[in-house]
Amino acid sequence: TTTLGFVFQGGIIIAVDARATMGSFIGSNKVKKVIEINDYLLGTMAGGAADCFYWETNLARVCRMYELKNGERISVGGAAKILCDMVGQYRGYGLSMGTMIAGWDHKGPGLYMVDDDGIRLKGDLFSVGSGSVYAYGVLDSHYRFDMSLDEAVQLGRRAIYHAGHRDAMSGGVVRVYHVHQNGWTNVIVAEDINLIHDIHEEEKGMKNLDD
Ligand SMILES: CC1=C(C(=O)N[C@H](C)C(=O)N[C@@H](Cc2c[nH]c3ccccc23)C(=O)N[C@@H](Cc2ccccc2)C(=O)[C@H](C)CO)Cc2ccccc21
Repeated sequence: TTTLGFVFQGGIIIAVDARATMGSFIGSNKVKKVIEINDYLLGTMAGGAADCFYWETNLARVCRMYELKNGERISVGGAAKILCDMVGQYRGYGLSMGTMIAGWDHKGPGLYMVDDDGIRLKGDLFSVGSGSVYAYGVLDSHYRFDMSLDEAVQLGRRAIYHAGHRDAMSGGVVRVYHVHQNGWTNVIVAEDINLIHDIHEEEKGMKNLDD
């Protein structure tokens, strides 16, 4: 799996691959690794599929209860803390969950990483999953806070493409979401990584430069 998220001047970009594996067997190349918690909150999934799906679905339920009880949406940090505390009760039980919580609240854009060790980290750029090493290579080389929306979407797409190209446990399709003041938008719904030629052509072009 390769999942990534970064904050930029236009909000937050979340990008993920879609491969599910069982050892060296590919269970699926089109799973959804982004859960739409509500219109302003997204969660990403890496690690045990069942663990991620169960706990993040549970988080969505708790966030809805919070809204009904308090008459206002929960903050991004609040949602991340609830998830962190929930899985923290099972530390050492063998849960495997590496997730990011991304959203927009009264304080603006918020991006948190939460994992099964009980880590809850606020940040501007994360990549989680077996392909994160490749994604970080692309992101650290090209990330700028003042990117335009299109540049940011293309950077997320490119990072997932390269991870899907090199990491055997990542692949399938690319999904890109944009989190902004009015909630989230699914900018790239399911682009097949194996059919992406523009990035490949560009790379080939650079190789010709070396020849
Ligand atoms: C075939 C299939 C699934 C599947 O293959 N599940 C296996 C058992 C699973 O959990 N695979 C993990 C890897 C894994 C297997 N056993 C584990 C025990 C502990 C920790 C991880 C694992 C995986 O693909 N995880 C994805 C993340 C993921 C996959 C599917 C849905 C959400 C998140 C990922 O992180 C990369 C592929 C690297 O592992 C899950 C799923 C959801 C919806 C539709 C189809 C499927």
